[in-house]
Amino acid sequence: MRIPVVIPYKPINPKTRLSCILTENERESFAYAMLRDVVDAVKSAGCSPLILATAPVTLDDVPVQILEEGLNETINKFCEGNEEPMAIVMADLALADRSSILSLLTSGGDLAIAPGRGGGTNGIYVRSATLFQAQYYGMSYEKHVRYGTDTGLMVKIIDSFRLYCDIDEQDDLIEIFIHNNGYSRDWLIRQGFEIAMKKSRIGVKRPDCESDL
Ligand SMILES: Nc1nc2c(ncn2[C@@H]2O[C@H](COP(=O)(O)OP(=O)(O)OP(=O)(O)O)[C@@H](O)[C@H]2O)c(=O)[nH]1
Ligand SMILES: C[C@H](OP(=O)(O)O)C(=O)O
Repeated sequence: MRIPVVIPYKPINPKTRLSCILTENERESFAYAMLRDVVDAVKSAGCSPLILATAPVTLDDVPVQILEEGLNETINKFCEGNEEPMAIVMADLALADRSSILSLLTSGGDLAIAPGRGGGTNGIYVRSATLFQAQYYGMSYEKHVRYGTDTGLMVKIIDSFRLYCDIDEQDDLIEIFIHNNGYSRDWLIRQGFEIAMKKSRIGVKRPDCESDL
């Protein structure tokens, strides 16, 4: 069976933490480039992507459901009464690839959780969707682990660099240059981004942009 992989996506005014370096139009276009990379990774793992978006979006043949509510409400609505297995993968996992998606799906647990940088949750697999209650935002990783153990599920933690690196802030962009070979990296290059030596480590810079410093 092809496991559905839900990709929550906010196409309007996304990635506000990148406002220091990208305009609103650019953030929308960059978020879409990352979404395309995530969809390709999901398809390459033999799964069926489903975009749960807050507003209309089209991406090839990928089905899209529009739910205007917040992230937790949207996921919970989708999971309600659905006894099939499913996964949730965030649209900003630009480094995701076939094997990292497969690692999420094949842990053997009832609930597999891929933590994200800073306490978030970047990937979820659940044996039966109805068993899951979304608790995104804040320290959502800890909340999801506690929820799983409290409800008696066998929880597996997915140790994956590629699922851990979500792209939220300017300092995350360098990971795309180093580890992504798809739409996201092309997009950054087209906007003039390049690798630069910053104060203590490498990062990215954009010509004439103050926030590089
Ligand atoms: N369907 C849906 N997806 C959401 C919503 N909020 C965020 N997302 C998606 O959830 C994932 C993780 O969210 P964030 O990293 O906070 O992304 P964001 O809200 O665009 O970024 P910030 O404005 O910087 O917080 C991304 O794939 C978003 O597109 C929402 O209200 N509904
Ligand atoms: C949605 C949120 O994303 P973050 O703000 O951690 O990227 C989370 O993972 O709980």
